Amino acid sequence: MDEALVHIDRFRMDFGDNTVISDLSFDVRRGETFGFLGSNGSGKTTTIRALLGIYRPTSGTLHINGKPFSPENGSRLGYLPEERGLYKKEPVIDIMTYFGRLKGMDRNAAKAWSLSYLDRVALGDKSSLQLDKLSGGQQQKIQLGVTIMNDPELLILDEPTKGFDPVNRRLLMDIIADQKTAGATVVMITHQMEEVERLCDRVLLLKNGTTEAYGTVDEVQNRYGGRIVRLKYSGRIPPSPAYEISLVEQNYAELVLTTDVDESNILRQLLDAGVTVRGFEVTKVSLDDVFLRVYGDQNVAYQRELSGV
Ligand SMILES: Nc1ncnc2c1ncn2[C@@H]1O[C@H](COP(=O)(O)OP(=O)(O)OP(=O)(O)O)[C@@H](O)[C@H]1O
Repeated sequence: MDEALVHIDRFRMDFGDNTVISDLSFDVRRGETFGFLGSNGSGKTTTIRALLGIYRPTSGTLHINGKPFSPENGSRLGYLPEERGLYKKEPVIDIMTYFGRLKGMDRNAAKAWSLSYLDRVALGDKSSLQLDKLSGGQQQKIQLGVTIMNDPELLILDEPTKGFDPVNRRLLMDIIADQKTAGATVVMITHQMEEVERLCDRVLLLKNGTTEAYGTVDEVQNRYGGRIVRLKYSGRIPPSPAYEISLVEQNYAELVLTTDVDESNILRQLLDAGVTVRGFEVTKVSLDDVFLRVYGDQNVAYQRELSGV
């Protein structure tokens, strides 16, 4: 059985002379939560729009369930687009019930589901208010609710927690995790790496129109160095084959260790070079670190130049 629910092969997307995606291939497996990551403007939303038939690809194959997406075969799709927007002048419960009906639920089931969702997201007292009387974050909760109604088989979420405070972000992540537990395949675009670490099974990092890294979160972390030294120091850090300097500020630096190096040797090397070490902590590389390494090259080069490393 083909376990890929989403299959993208040699996708290219040009807008006039501007090639946004040059060559992109990946699969999203049934039941997994997939993080589709990249810096601003790298082409994530464009890829999703091409997958959903909103944009016509310049070339390549973009399939859901073995065929190009069309609304007729996509009733079990839940898509939270980057640009939010629902009918703002209607009461919340009417909007939600309406969408439930569109997704094939009967009116009573749609209404009951909506009321229980509103309770869960602490909006139980807002059900009869007009949507535009809710705050921006509250409106986003309604839009996520509408997206996950009727248990979609495939959920595509474009920055689902954008603009949420930490408590509500946690709540939304719990809701997404529940969808995953219920069997949904989830594709998530996010800039929040702690969300990726918590929710995603596999990730793809998009850079310069193609794949920079693709695999499980662990595989990607290991590819960019499994361990990192967070160093509080003064002096000049010597270059060494035992590490790569990924970040350097006034009195703080991060050194990504070559995989099998003994960290006590690094400390010795620094001390021998006359570096004053005030803090030396070895941790596993976080996805945030990976993201900074992949997309922060210009900034790092600039910082290095500043501190003469
Ligand atoms: N319809 C369009 N016409 C011309 N250019 C477009 C169009 N849609 C997207 N682009 C360009 O494609 C590039 C990628 O945009 P996209 O929205 O896919 O990025 P993204 O990775 O989702 O970014 P972000 O993280 O900032 O949301 C941008 O340079 C954008 O200007």
